[in-house]
Amino acid sequence: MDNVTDVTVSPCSDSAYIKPLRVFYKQNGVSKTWDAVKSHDSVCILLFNKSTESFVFVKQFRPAIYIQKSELQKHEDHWKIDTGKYPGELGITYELCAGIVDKDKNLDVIAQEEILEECGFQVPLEKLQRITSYRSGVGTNGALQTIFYAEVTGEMRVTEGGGNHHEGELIDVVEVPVKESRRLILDDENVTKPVGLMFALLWFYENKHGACST
Ligand SMILES: O=c1ccn([C@@H]2O[C@H](COP(=O)(O)OP(=O)(O)O[C@H]3O[C@H](CO)[C@@H](O)[C@H](O)[C@H]3O)[C@@H](O)[C@H]2O)c(=O)[nH]1
Ligand SMILES: [Mg+2]
Repeated sequence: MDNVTDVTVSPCSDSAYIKPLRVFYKQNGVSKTWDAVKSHDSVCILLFNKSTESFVFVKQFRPAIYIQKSELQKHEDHWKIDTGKYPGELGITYELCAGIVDKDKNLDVIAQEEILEECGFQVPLEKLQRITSYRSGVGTNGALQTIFYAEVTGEMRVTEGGGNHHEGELIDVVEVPVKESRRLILDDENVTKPVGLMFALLWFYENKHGACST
Protein backbone atom coordinates (compact mmCIF):
# COMPACT_ATOMS: atom_id res chain seq x y z
CA MET A 1 0.00 0.00 0.00
CA ASP A 2 2.83 2.45 0.74
CA ASN A 3 4.69 1.51 -2.46
CA VAL A 4 3.99 4.86 -4.12
CA THR A 5 6.19 5.87 -7.07
CA ASP A 6 6.22 8.21 -10.10
CA VAL A 7 4.39 11.05 -8.37
CA THR A 8 3.43 13.97 -10.60
CA VAL A 9 1.20 16.83 -9.44
CA SER A 10 -0.71 19.23 -11.68
CA PRO A 11 -3.19 22.10 -11.26
CA CYS A 12 -6.79 20.84 -11.18
CA SER A 13 -9.85 22.53 -12.63
CA ASP A 14 -12.04 19.70 -13.92
CA SER A 15 -12.45 17.34 -10.98
CA ALA A 16 -15.46 15.07 -10.46
CA TYR A 17 -14.86 15.36 -6.72
CA ILE A 18 -13.96 18.95 -5.89
CA LYS A 19 -14.38 22.47 -7.24
CA PRO A 20 -11.60 24.93 -6.33
CA LEU A 21 -13.23 28.38 -6.40
CA ARG A 22 -12.43 32.02 -5.68
CA VAL A 23 -15.15 33.88 -3.78
CA PHE A 24 -15.49 37.68 -4.15
CA TYR A 25 -17.66 39.44 -1.60
CA LYS A 26 -18.12 42.56 0.49
CA GLN A 27 -18.22 42.36 4.28
CA ASN A 28 -19.34 45.53 6.04
CA GLY A 29 -18.77 47.24 2.71
CA VAL A 30 -15.14 46.07 2.41
CA SER A 31 -14.22 44.04 -0.70
CA LYS A 32 -12.60 40.69 0.05
CA THR A 33 -11.65 37.47 -1.70
CA TRP A 34 -11.38 33.94 -0.34
CA ASP A 35 -10.19 30.77 -2.07
CA ALA A 36 -12.26 27.74 -1.18
CA VAL A 37 -13.03 24.21 -2.29
CA LYS A 38 -16.60 23.02 -2.78
CA SER A 39 -16.83 19.27 -2.29
CA HIS A 40 -19.16 16.43 -1.40
CA ASP A 41 -20.47 16.02 2.13
CA SER A 42 -19.51 12.74 3.77
CA VAL A 43 -20.40 10.16 6.39
CA CYS A 44 -18.12 8.27 8.73
CA ILE A 45 -18.77 5.46 11.16
CA LEU A 46 -17.15 4.41 14.43
CA LEU A 47 -17.36 0.61 14.30
CA PHE A 48 -17.05 -1.36 17.51
CA ASN A 49 -16.60 -5.10 17.13
CA LYS A 50 -18.18 -6.63 20.24
CA SER A 51 -16.75 -10.08 19.48
CA THR A 52 -13.16 -8.83 19.73
CA GLU A 53 -13.79 -5.70 21.84
CA SER A 54 -11.93 -3.74 19.22
CA PHE A 55 -12.56 -0.74 17.02
CA VAL A 56 -12.54 -1.33 13.29
CA PHE A 57 -10.52 1.34 11.53
CA VAL A 58 -9.35 1.69 7.93
CA LYS A 59 -5.83 2.39 6.79
CA GLN A 60 -5.20 3.91 3.39
CA PHE A 61 -2.86 6.09 1.33
CA ARG A 62 -4.17 9.65 1.17
CA PRO A 63 -2.66 11.79 -1.61
CA ALA A 64 -3.84 15.01 0.09
CA ILE A 65 -1.88 14.15 3.24
CA TYR A 66 1.10 12.99 1.21
CA ILE A 67 1.50 16.22 -0.78
CA GLN A 68 1.05 18.26 2.38
CA LYS A 69 4.00 16.45 4.00
CA SER A 70 6.22 16.53 0.90
CA GLU A 71 8.16 19.07 -1.10
CA LEU A 72 6.83 19.85 -4.57
CA GLN A 73 9.53 20.40 -7.19
CA LYS A 74 8.44 22.57 -10.11
CA HIS A 75 8.90 21.15 -13.64
CA GLU A 76 7.41 23.51 -16.28
CA ASP A 77 3.60 23.21 -15.84
CA HIS A 78 3.60 20.52 -13.15
CA TRP A 79 5.44 19.38 -10.02
CA LYS A 80 7.23 16.23 -9.02
CA ILE A 81 7.83 14.66 -5.62
CA ASP A 82 11.00 12.71 -4.87
CA THR A 83 9.64 9.45 -3.43
CA GLY A 84 13.14 8.50 -2.26
CA LYS A 85 13.08 11.48 0.09
CA TYR A 86 9.32 11.41 0.71
CA PRO A 87 8.16 7.76 0.87
CA GLY A 88 4.52 6.77 0.41
CA GLU A 89 4.19 5.82 4.08
CA LEU A 90 3.95 9.58 4.85
CA GLY A 91 0.45 9.47 3.34
CA ILE A 92 -0.85 6.44 5.23
CA THR A 93 -3.65 7.24 7.68
CA TYR A 94 -5.78 5.56 10.34
CA GLU A 95 -9.40 6.63 9.83
CA LEU A 96 -12.96 5.78 10.56
CA CYS A 97 -14.75 3.95 7.79
CA ALA A 98 -16.02 6.85 5.65
CA GLY A 99 -17.51 7.76 2.32
CA ILE A 100 -18.63 10.70 0.27
CA VAL A 101 -22.29 11.54 -0.23
CA ASP A 102 -22.41 11.34 -4.01
CA LYS A 103 -25.72 9.47 -4.35
CA ASP A 104 -29.29 10.55 -3.72
CA LYS A 105 -29.73 8.24 -0.76
CA ASN A 106 -30.29 8.70 2.96
CA LEU A 107 -27.11 9.19 4.97
CA ASP A 108 -27.66 6.01 6.99
CA VAL A 109 -27.94 3.99 3.77
CA ILE A 110 -24.69 5.49 2.48
CA ALA A 111 -23.05 4.66 5.81
CA GLN A 112 -24.37 1.08 5.62
CA GLU A 113 -22.98 0.65 2.09
CA GLU A 114 -19.63 2.14 3.07
CA ILE A 115 -19.30 -0.24 6.05
CA LEU A 116 -19.88 -3.22 3.77
CA GLU A 117 -17.58 -1.96 1.03
CA GLU A 118 -14.67 -0.88 3.21
CA CYS A 119 -14.92 -3.17 6.25
CA GLY A 120 -17.01 -6.15 5.12
CA PHE A 121 -19.75 -6.01 7.76
CA GLN A 122 -23.44 -6.23 6.90
CA VAL A 123 -25.08 -3.87 9.40
CA PRO A 124 -28.88 -3.48 9.60
CA LEU A 125 -29.97 0.17 9.31
CA GLU A 126 -31.56 0.12 12.78
CA LYS A 127 -28.14 -0.65 14.28
CA LEU A 128 -26.71 2.65 12.99
CA GLN A 129 -26.75 5.36 15.65
CA ARG A 130 -26.34 8.91 14.37
CA ILE A 131 -23.97 10.74 16.73
CA THR A 132 -23.79 14.25 15.27
CA SER A 133 -22.52 16.25 12.31
CA TYR A 134 -19.86 18.90 11.94
CA ARG A 135 -17.93 20.89 9.37
CA SER A 136 -14.85 18.98 8.27
CA GLY A 137 -12.91 22.20 7.70
CA VAL A 138 -13.44 25.95 7.92
CA GLY A 139 -10.56 27.61 6.05
CA THR A 140 -10.72 26.01 2.64
CA ASN A 141 -13.39 23.30 2.74
CA GLY A 142 -16.57 23.54 4.78
CA ALA A 143 -18.18 20.22 3.80
CA LEU A 144 -20.53 18.56 6.28
CA GLN A 145 -19.57 15.24 7.81
CA THR A 146 -22.15 13.14 9.67
CA ILE A 147 -20.81 10.60 12.10
CA PHE A 148 -22.50 7.32 13.08
CA TYR A 149 -21.77 4.57 15.59
CA ALA A 150 -22.43 0.88 15.03
CA GLU A 151 -21.71 -2.24 17.03
CA VAL A 152 -20.85 -5.29 14.96
CA THR A 153 -20.02 -8.93 15.69
CA GLY A 154 -17.92 -11.54 13.93
CA GLU A 155 -21.11 -13.10 12.50
CA MET A 156 -21.92 -9.87 10.68
CA ARG A 157 -18.71 -10.04 8.66
CA VAL A 158 -19.57 -11.17 5.14
CA THR A 159 -16.46 -10.12 3.17
CA GLU A 160 -12.94 -8.95 3.92
CA GLY A 161 -13.83 -5.40 2.91
CA GLY A 162 -10.96 -3.43 1.43
CA GLY A 163 -12.87 -0.87 -0.62
CA ASN A 164 -14.22 -0.76 -4.14
CA HIS A 165 -11.53 -2.38 -6.27
CA HIS A 166 -13.19 -1.19 -9.50
CA GLU A 167 -12.58 2.39 -8.29
CA GLY A 168 -9.01 1.47 -7.43
CA GLU A 169 -9.61 1.70 -3.68
CA LEU A 170 -6.96 -0.01 -1.58
CA ILE A 171 -7.93 -0.19 2.07
CA ASP A 172 -6.55 -2.21 4.98
CA VAL A 173 -9.06 -3.03 7.70
CA VAL A 174 -7.41 -2.86 11.12
CA GLU A 175 -8.85 -3.78 14.48
CA VAL A 176 -7.46 -1.97 17.51
CA PRO A 177 -8.52 -3.25 20.96
CA VAL A 178 -10.46 -0.76 23.09
CA LYS A 179 -7.72 -0.95 25.69
CA GLU A 180 -5.08 0.25 23.20
CA SER A 181 -7.16 2.88 21.43
CA ARG A 182 -7.17 5.57 24.09
CA ARG A 183 -3.61 6.51 23.11
CA LEU A 184 -4.89 7.44 19.63
CA ILE A 185 -6.79 10.38 21.11
CA LEU A 186 -3.88 12.43 22.39
CA ASP A 187 -0.71 10.44 22.94
CA ASP A 188 0.16 8.98 19.57
CA GLU A 189 0.82 11.93 17.30
CA ASN A 190 2.89 9.75 14.98
CA VAL A 191 -0.26 8.04 13.76
CA THR A 192 -1.70 10.24 11.02
CA LYS A 193 -5.45 10.53 11.58
CA PRO A 194 -8.34 12.94 11.10
CA VAL A 195 -9.85 14.76 14.06
CA GLY A 196 -13.14 12.88 13.51
CA LEU A 197 -11.47 9.68 14.69
CA MET A 198 -10.24 11.35 17.86
CA PHE A 199 -13.66 12.88 18.50
CA ALA A 200 -15.40 9.52 17.94
CA LEU A 201 -13.13 7.78 20.46
CA LEU A 202 -13.72 10.48 23.07
CA TRP A 203 -17.45 10.13 22.44
CA PHE A 204 -17.22 6.36 22.92
CA TYR A 205 -15.26 6.54 26.16
CA GLU A 206 -17.71 9.17 27.45
CA ASN A 207 -20.93 7.42 26.39
CA LYS A 208 -20.38 3.73 25.72
CA HIS A 209 -17.39 2.47 27.58
CA GLY A 210 -19.41 1.08 30.49
CA ALA A 211 -21.31 -1.07 28.00
CA CYS A 212 -18.35 -3.35 27.32
CA SER A 213 -16.28 -5.31 29.82
CA THR A 214 -12.87 -3.63 29.26
O1 LIG B 1 -9.76 12.68 -6.40
C1 LIG B 1 -10.33 11.61 -6.20
C2 LIG B 1 -11.27 11.46 -5.16
C3 LIG B 1 -11.90 10.28 -5.02
N1 LIG B 1 -11.61 9.23 -5.85
C4 LIG B 1 -12.34 7.94 -5.72
O2 LIG B 1 -13.48 8.12 -4.92
C5 LIG B 1 -13.42 7.29 -3.80
C6 LIG B 1 -14.02 8.02 -2.62
O3 LIG B 1 -14.03 7.18 -1.53
P1 LIG B 1 -15.03 7.33 -0.33
O4 LIG B 1 -14.73 6.21 0.59
O5 LIG B 1 -16.44 7.52 -0.83
O6 LIG B 1 -14.67 8.73 0.35
P2 LIG B 1 -13.38 9.00 1.21
O7 LIG B 1 -12.19 9.13 0.34
O8 LIG B 1 -13.30 8.01 2.33
O9 LIG B 1 -13.63 10.44 1.83
C7 LIG B 1 -14.54 10.71 2.91
O10 LIG B 1 -14.04 10.41 4.13
C8 LIG B 1 -12.87 11.16 4.52
C9 LIG B 1 -12.46 10.63 5.85
O11 LIG B 1 -13.33 11.02 6.84
C10 LIG B 1 -13.15 12.62 4.58
O12 LIG B 1 -11.95 13.32 4.88
C11 LIG B 1 -13.67 13.03 3.27
O13 LIG B 1 -14.04 14.37 3.34
C12 LIG B 1 -14.86 12.19 2.90
O14 LIG B 1 -15.32 12.55 1.64
C13 LIG B 1 -11.95 6.96 -3.64
O15 LIG B 1 -11.68 5.81 -2.97
C14 LIG B 1 -11.50 6.86 -5.08
O16 LIG B 1 -11.88 5.61 -5.60
C15 LIG B 1 -10.67 9.35 -6.82
O17 LIG B 1 -10.39 8.39 -7.55
N2 LIG B 1 -10.05 10.53 -6.97
MG1 LIG C 1 -13.72 5.95 2.32
